[in-house]
Amino acid sequence: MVCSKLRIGILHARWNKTIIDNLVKGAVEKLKLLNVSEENIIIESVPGSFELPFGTKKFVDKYEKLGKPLDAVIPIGVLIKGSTMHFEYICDSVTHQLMRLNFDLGLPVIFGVLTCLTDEQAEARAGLIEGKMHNHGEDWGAAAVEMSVKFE
Ligand SMILES: O=c1[nH]c(NC[C@H](O)[C@H](O)[C@H](O)CO)c([N+](=O)[O-])c(=O)[nH]1
Repeated sequence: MVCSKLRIGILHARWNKTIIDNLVKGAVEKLKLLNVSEENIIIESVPGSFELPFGTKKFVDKYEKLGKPLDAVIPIGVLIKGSTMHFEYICDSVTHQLMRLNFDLGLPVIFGVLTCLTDEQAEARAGLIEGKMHNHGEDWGAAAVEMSVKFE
């Protein structure tokens, strides 16, 4: 399939907005660099990372029903450890459920969730700290395109 025909969904959580916004920007820019047309990059949001698995299923089903099926979806979230075990429970459950959705939905569900111990770790992985790491959103955009066309 030609990349320009791909329809890629991005579903992002709204916690840690500055970091999220840069991750989404990185994914969108990479998708466009790989010739995915802007009107075929569909962006929606959910309250937090815990809502990503169920939100992803609803998102995919919505566009299926509209007759505009997605070729891949990139759930994006930023989880940063606090002083309780909340972080661990959300990271573990969200990771497992997003992995499962690849098989349940039969389309690539890219793991776009940062699970960080500090704000700085998350900022670095969103390309927000000069000279430290790169914007992981770019990797997720590239993975979405590759997995949409691979094995076709
Ligand atoms: O996306 C996040 N959601 C977070 N919590 C909200 C959670 O994802 C749900 O939206 C909420 O529990 C309601 O279901 C976070 N923390 O609690 O730290 C976080 O760091 N990141």
